[in-house]
Amino acid sequence: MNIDQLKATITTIPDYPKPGINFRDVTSLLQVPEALRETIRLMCEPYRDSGIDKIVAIEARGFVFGAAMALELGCGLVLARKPGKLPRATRAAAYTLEYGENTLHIHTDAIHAGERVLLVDDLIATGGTAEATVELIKGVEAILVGAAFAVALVDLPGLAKLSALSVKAHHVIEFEGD
Ligand SMILES: O=P(O)(O)OC[C@H]1O[C@H](OP(=O)(O)OP(=O)(O)O)[C@H](O)[C@@H]1O
Ligand SMILES: Nc1ncnc2[nH]cnc12
Repeated sequence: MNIDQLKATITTIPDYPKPGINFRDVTSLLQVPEALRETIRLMCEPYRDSGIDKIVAIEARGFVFGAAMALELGCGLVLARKPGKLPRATRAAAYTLEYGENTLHIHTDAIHAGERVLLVDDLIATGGTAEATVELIKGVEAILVGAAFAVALVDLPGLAKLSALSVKAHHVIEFEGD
């Protein structure tokens, strides 16, 4: 499948979950086996020889892509979760996004100084979620190798936000006009 075919598997829902938001729904991509396989392959491509120790994947849709990539890259998987979900001691960072605000947590023993880490999520929009996760990763002095997304909403400031933080971002599919 080429990129246009992958993009065509993503459904757009206008005014969800709030008026004015064009919601790009990756669940329809996940339903197509070939699209899922090719998206994971392309998300992994820049990192095959990067010696990644751990992927930090963001709840909830980021878990799907992060788990598949961890298997393909042969690295560990760390879950960045919303409040009240992780059972042991955590570090936390707050953020805002297109349609709300929240906090992300990781277990304090999940990543260590000097480990080579890749941030993974399904989609980047304003970049608030990714920025909070960067703070969690850099806060333990791990080496943030990059950030990989299935989808980027390129008219929103997420990619520029990561670039300003000196984080190298990679995405497979992009949408304009959000
Ligand atoms: O770049 P941003 O503006 O921060 O937005 C991107 C985030 O928004 C969505 O998650 P959401 O918070 O809707 O959670 P979900 O995956 O649990 O549905 C998406 O999965 C990203 O994590
Ligand atoms: N427009 C959008 N579509 C899907 N997920 C999102 N997360 C933040 N903005 C989004």
